[in-house]
Amino acid sequence: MPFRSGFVSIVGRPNAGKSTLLNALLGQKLAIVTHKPQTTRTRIQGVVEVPLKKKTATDPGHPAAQVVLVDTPGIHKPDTQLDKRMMQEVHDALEARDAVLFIVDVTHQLPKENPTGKATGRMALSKAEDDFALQLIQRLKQVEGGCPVILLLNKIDTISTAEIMPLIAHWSSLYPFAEVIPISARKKINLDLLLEKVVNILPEGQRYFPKHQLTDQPERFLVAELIREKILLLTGEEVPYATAVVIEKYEEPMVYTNDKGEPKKRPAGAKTPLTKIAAAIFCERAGQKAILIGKQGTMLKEIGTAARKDIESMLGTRVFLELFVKVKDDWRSKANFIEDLDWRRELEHIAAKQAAEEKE
Ligand SMILES: Nc1nc2c(ncn2[C@@H]2O[C@H](COP(=O)(O)OP(=O)(O)OP(=O)(O)O)[C@@H](O)[C@H]2O)c(=O)[nH]1
Repeated sequence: MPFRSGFVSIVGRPNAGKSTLLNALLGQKLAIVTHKPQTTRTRIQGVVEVPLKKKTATDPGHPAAQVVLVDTPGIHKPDTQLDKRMMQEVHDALEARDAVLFIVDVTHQLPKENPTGKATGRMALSKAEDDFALQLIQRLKQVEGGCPVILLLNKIDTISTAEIMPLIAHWSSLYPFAEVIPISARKKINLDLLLEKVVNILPEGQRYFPKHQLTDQPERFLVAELIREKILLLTGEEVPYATAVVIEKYEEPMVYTNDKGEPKKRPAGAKTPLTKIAAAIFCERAGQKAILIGKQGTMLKEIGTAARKDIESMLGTRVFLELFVKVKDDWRSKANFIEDLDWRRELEHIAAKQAAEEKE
């Protein structure tokens, strides 16, 4: 069976479980996850290698494949420039893909219709948000050659089996999904089935990334995300949404080399390598800065300690982490600042700086 490969975008409303699904399929934490909506701000690519499944008398099996999963920000009506940027990330992810996973949260029950045929109250709001998300998917029908969309009913660990059937019927009436699969990203239910369906949809083709590459995202971006995750978890109200993290210094540890300059094992007795990182936490107002720093710096210390532990286990080195809080008035409305936050732009800046230094 020839090898298959392709890009598969995961889209859905905020908090539907997109990042949890990405991490579960990868078997490793790549995207940060919190209970707060709009945690993910940029497209995150994770590379999954699916081994060949041999045909048996009862199972048709499937070829080996490389699935490039693309996690995206939650679909929502844009308010600020930052929201617009986030939605652009969703549109981009829908442009270049071989299949789409449209994920819905089953704890947002069906919009209950009243006799006038209209949903009311919170349900009406929820329905409006679903409609908005579906509109984006509807556009895929016009794509030449079509684009298969798999509907994932997520969080089935929270409802009874009897409640799943009406949800399947409801969603299937709204769009011709290629498949409908009830899953639990958190409890890893039906994820093998999902991968199997995805592999069967993908075109034949070679790997896009080397076999053991987990993502195209540089480590410094993942570090910034881990810091942002701790801010989301430890602060409340508006602060998490008004916060951005920028890595200002990233010094990787010295690599031990042999006579030929090739990397060699750390000599016995040498200390565990140390990565030195300095990061700026941007917020929009002085009051938010005060919250982020906390009484006598306690909050910043708590954020730093929690982030450092996660970064150390991700990098496998000791980490010296310095955090600074800076105010950038109303940054969520400043298109240029938001563009600069993008890690792809950040990489361009670093490359340009290095080129200039080499010239000197
Ligand atoms: N019970 C249950 N909770 C889940 C499941 N999947 C995700 N969650 C929880 O739902 C919340 C949101 O999960 P995320 O993975 O951050 O959701 P997201 O769609 O990436 O969210 P945004 O980045 O805001 O768009 C977290 O608290 C998850 O632990 C699931 O299968 N079952």
